[in-house]
Amino acid sequence: MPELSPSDTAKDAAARAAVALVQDGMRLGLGTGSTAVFMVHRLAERVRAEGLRLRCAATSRATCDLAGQLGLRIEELDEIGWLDLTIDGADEIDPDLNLIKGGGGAHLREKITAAASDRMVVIADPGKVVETLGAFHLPVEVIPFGLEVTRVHIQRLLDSAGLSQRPMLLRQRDGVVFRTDEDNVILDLSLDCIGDPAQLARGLSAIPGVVEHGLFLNMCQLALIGSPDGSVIELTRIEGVA
Ligand SMILES: O=C[C@H](O)[C@H](O)[C@H](O)COP(=O)(O)O
Repeated sequence: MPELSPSDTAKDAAARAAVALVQDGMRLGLGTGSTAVFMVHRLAERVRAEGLRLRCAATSRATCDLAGQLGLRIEELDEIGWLDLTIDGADEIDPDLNLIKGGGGAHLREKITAAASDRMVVIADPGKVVETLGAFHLPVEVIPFGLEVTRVHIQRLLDSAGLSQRPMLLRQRDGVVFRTDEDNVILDLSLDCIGDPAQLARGLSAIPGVVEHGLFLNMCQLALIGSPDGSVIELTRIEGVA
């Protein structure tokens, strides 16, 4: 393997630690993003070396494709039904292990998968750990029909919460509007600081046209934070604490 950058070494360390939690016979959810890519590689290595029998569901087409290339068999989530563990990356992690996800546009399938798992473990480099969520833009997946009306609803919600004066951006990739795996679009909200994530999550979920937002609240039980020196710190959440 070519020499890794400090950031990639941190991601790989977190990925290895998460994959070490995997046991023979487990039903797994495989996350999406650059950190999850390391996890899928390390998982495939373990499967090859140890002959682990796993059932895996992917949170995106990209992860499905990568896993297939590495010899991991991917099934539909509904074929498996329920998962023991989902391992995924995150864009921000606060001290209660609340998350912002969706930087890669996969948060809808990621949230469905995590919600169908006994346990969600997040893997990340130290740059993802924050005191308060919101410096990273908050992705909101929206149905293209009535997009401008949905945008007005979101802006009213943000205004009433005193949250943002900056325009929300319709996500583009390579100069064209980004489409998710479900063929929806994404509005990225620039909020700086989300004082009450639960209230914002409720408000966004109540807007017709919003499919899913990137706030993952009370879903993650363990975060494994890798460091450029290869060490890993475990952050845990006490159940019942918002
Ligand atoms: O939509 C993408 C996912 O939520 C990713 O898990 C998240 O954006 C973190 O990605 P990365 O590991 O590339 O920072």
